[in-house]
Amino acid sequence: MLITEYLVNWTIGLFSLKLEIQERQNILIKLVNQDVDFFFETVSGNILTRLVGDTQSLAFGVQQFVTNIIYFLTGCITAISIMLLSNMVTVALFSGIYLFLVIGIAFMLFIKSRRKLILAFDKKRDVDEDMTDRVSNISLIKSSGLEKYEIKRIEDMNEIYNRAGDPSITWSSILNSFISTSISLMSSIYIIAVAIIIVLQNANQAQVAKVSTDIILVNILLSFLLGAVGMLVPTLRSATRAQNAAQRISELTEPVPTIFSNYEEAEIKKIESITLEGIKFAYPKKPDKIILPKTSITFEKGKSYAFVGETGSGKSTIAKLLLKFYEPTEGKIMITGKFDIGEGKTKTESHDLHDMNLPSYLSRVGYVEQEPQIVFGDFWENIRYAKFDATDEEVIRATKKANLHDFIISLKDGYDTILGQRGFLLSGGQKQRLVIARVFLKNPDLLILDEATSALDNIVEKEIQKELDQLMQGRTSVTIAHRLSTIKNVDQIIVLGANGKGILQIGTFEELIEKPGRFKKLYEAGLMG
Ligand SMILES: Nc1ncnc2c1ncn2[C@@H]1O[C@H](COP(=O)(O)OP(=O)(O)OP(=O)(O)O)[C@@H](O)[C@H]1O
Repeated sequence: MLITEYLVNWTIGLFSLKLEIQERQNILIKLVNQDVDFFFETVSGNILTRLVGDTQSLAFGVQQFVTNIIYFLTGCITAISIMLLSNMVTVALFSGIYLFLVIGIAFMLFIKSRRKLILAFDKKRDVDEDMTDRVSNISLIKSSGLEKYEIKRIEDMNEIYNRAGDPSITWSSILNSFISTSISLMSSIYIIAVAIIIVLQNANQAQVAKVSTDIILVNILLSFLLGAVGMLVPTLRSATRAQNAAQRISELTEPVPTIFSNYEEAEIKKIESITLEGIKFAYPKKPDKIILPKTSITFEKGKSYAFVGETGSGKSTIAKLLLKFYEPTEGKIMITGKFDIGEGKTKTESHDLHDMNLPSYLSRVGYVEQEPQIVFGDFWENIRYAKFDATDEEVIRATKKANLHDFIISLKDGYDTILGQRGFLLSGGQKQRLVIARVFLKNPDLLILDEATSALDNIVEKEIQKELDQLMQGRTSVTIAHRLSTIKNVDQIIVLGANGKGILQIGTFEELIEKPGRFKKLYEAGLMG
């Protein structure tokens, strides 16, 4: 008995662990393949609680459900079988029918309480999601001195969860009391029925003695049944918990991505030029708001380009299209370069980015954005993110070019220093230098600088700009710019108009500053200072 119980628990425990790991893996695979747009819509706290909390709830719910249902079924079957084997057919039949009725009523009561239970689960997740989000924005809370406000907010949310939890507990208690009272009643009904029969049949002493022994056995078996039926409420509760978690997980895994990596396509070994061929763009969530009207432009090999324009004119959207975070609503982005044709040979061809082998293309693209992305890990790990097989010497060469090496070796643990979440240890300029070192290591053909220095102060910006200029040498570069200092020397400045007007002007800085037009206005208004 003990061994069987151990084996049952062990098997179910192992199964639920595997289920939890598999679900996490499944969510993570779906998430990394998901369109970027999906993450703009879904708050990170939401994703994290589903990834961690809901997978755990699902596994725990399934584990509890399976364990409880096994105990419930074995309890009922054993008790009724013993009754049948002891020739208590009437008692078994009566118990069976009675049980059936009790379970039926209990089930109906449960259906009524199920909604309350789900509401309580949902409120709990709301609190979890909110807390995860707030903790990840702790510097905002600290810098605003809003600790008390946040504590009060969470208390209020917990109060809502508490209120949502109350009815579900009330219903569970009603259900539990109903089940235990009903089963206890069974033995009283049995004793009363036997007493009536004895009196009516005027039973002799031997018959009364036999019935008394039967009553003891029946009572034992009924208490067995009570134990088994007592598992019903936790069983149904676990099933609801698992189902609720599964449904929430499916909200993360069901959306179908629209951007594909095309792993099977030929790899690009070198990017030469990029042409936006009559592209038109509106964000999928706002298809009526045209961000870029029909736009055509070629970024030639080794030349530098800068997009300028008012806020919301679509500058960063260009960067997102070049990274294939989004695809043009109309038109194509044609990439010309050397494509792998097998046996170590390449051929110069032009391919639509839509159909290209995306990882091979992105491995030739360097991206520096305003908010540097730092992963939890040491400097080695962070810089090697651009090239996993880079030697220590290559990494050090890259950090020297990015002017970060001296700072790193001044730290107690040097390159082994663990960078906290999002690089809390580093200053804005140091974080940006780390990203620049990454790009030096990657040695890309196309460089996309999306307001790379706009979060930095003027002095740091000037220093970083030197590294960025060095990085741009000999590569095709597309800069999304706010300040004049970053674009004065580029080959072509492209001026975008607000409200989906698209390209208004193209020229060098000297050309544009002479002509009346949008750029001159931006310059004179001090917007490109
Ligand atoms: N994911 C999105 N879904 C819907 N609309 C978006 C999305 N991202 C940006 N937009 C909208 O697209 C327009 C262009 O945004 P974009 O970031 O390209 O402008 P920008 O010129 O780079 O502005 P800024 O100089 O302020 O960074 C804006 O009106 C913005 O609100």
